[in-house]
This record gives sequence, structure tokens and C-alpha cells, in this order.
Amino acid sequence: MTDLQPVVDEIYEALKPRLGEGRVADYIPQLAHVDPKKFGMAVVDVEGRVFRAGDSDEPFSIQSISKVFTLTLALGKHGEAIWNRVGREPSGSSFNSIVQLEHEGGKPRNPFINAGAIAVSDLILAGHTPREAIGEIVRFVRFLADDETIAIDPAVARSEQATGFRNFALANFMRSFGILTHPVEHVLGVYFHQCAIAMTCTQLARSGLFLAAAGHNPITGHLVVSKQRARRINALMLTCGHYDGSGDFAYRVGLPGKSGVGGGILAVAPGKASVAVWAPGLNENGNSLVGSLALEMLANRTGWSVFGQ
Ligand SMILES: NC(=O)CC[C@H](N)C(=O)O
Repeated sequence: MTDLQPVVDEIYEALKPRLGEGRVADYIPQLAHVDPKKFGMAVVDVEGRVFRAGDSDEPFSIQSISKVFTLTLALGKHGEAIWNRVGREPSGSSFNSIVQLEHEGGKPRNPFINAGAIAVSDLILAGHTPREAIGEIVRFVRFLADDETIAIDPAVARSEQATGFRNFALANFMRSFGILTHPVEHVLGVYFHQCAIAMTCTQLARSGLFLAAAGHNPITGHLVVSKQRARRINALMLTCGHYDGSGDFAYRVGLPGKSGVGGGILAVAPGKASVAVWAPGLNENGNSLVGSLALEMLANRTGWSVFGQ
């Protein structure tokens, strides 16, 4: 495969004048402290080569990107039965919306909106204490990235716990429908901690490599999921990974992707590479503004869009 370092360098140079655009998420107070001008990018190809630019080795809060890892874990534990508790359709609503739950039996539309990820946290909790479930998630992410240093930022977890009123509302609402089966405080304890995992772009790109390489990690040789499961997770990322901005992301970038309000995006080019970008300013849908531009430029330059060159 080609040397992508010149492409990554060029994207960073081109975007320098735009760093700081968008709005840093401040509804989680701890995230509001992040420098809005940060920018990192890491591409790991299926041969294990890494190309990076900017602050690619500075950890940031992965937030909703964790939903890819918890979905993978829940599928591993419960298989297709998870779809009794969460759907797999785009919501067309914001990431923290409650509206559809009332009409749809408390069942969230997909695992990548907050309600859906909270339902998935409940599934991971089955038979465990919250502490064990959180430990299992962190160990899984370390295994995917092949990096034992990955950890939770406790200040971010506390910040969410103290201010996550909307998530408490979603969880209580779902509990009333029987979609959650554990105490709401336990489920949200798991959810807030998974969102507070801190990772660098390089670690994140490595952890997504199994989705680009038909379910196995070509660096470690570990089989993570079957080919079919990798393909299906990619399909969900493409259709639901950017909330009510998923159509726009597919149009502009054309890759399965998952964003987080920390300003990170994990994108997958099947058969080619896993890519992570980080720029804290968000667009109106809560997706990284400059990060999306970086991926759009990368897709244009490489022809990696799943919809064709
Ligand atoms: N879109 C996101 O990244 C949201 C995750 C965040 N922890 C929340 O629950 O609000």
C-alpha cells in the first residue's frame, strides 16, 4: 500500500487555519477545559503501518466512540439477542433525544445514540457488578489496541455523573418499560465510565483495525469477531454513527464512522485502514467539525469511500 504520510501531512497543513472552529461540548464541564485548537490524526493500515499528524499521541475523552467497543462486547456475550433491547435503524434525532422512546416501547433506535448505548451497558452488566463490567470494558479496549496503558479519566467520569441529568432521564424512562433490568445508578455508572476512557488517535486507530480487517487484528493476529460481525458493525457505524448527521457524513466521507462529543471520530476503510481524528470543536449535530473535514479530505485523496472512487 502507498505511503500515506504526505497525505496526512498535507491534510494537517490545509486545516491549520481552521483549527478552533466549532463549539467544544460544555454540557460535561470537564470537557469544556480542552484546548479547542487541538488536532490529531492517525491512520493505521491493514499492514500495521501508522501515519500520523498533529497531537496524535495526546489522550482525549473518547466519549461515544466507546459505543462501538461496548456493542462489540455485548454481541460477543449475547449474540443477536441484543436486538430485542435495541434497534438498528438511524434515529434522525440528536444523540441524547428521548422522543422516540415513548412511542416505541422504550426501545432505543440503535446502539450508538445515548439511549441505545445505555441499553447496551445494561446487557454488559448482566451477572456482574458495575466495577467488574467497567473493568471488562477497559480490558477489552486494551486488548483491541494492544496497549495496557489505556485508562479511564476519573475527573470526566465524575463530571458526567454529576451533570448527566438527561442520561438519568433516558435510563429511568427505559427502566419503566423494562428495557433496563439493573438499577439505573449501576447502568449509568458503567455508561459514564466507558465514555470517560481516554485514548490517543494512534491507540484509537489501532483499536478499530479489526473492523477494517474482516474481524481480526493484523498486528497482533488476534481474531476479535467473525467477518460477518465486522461487516455488520461497520454497517451500523455508517448508518447511525453520527446521529442525525449520519447521512451528511456518508455523503461527504463515505466511510463507517463513530463520533464522540470529545471531538474524536473513528472511521473504518474496509480492507484498507482504520483512522482516528481529534478536533474538539463540534458542529450542530455534535460531531467534530474539523475532524469531519479531515476525513473528507482523506477519503477524497485515497478514493476509500465505500460507495466508489
Ligand atoms: N455524543 C456523545 O459523545 C455523548 C456521550 C456523553 N457521555 C453523553 O452521554 O452525553
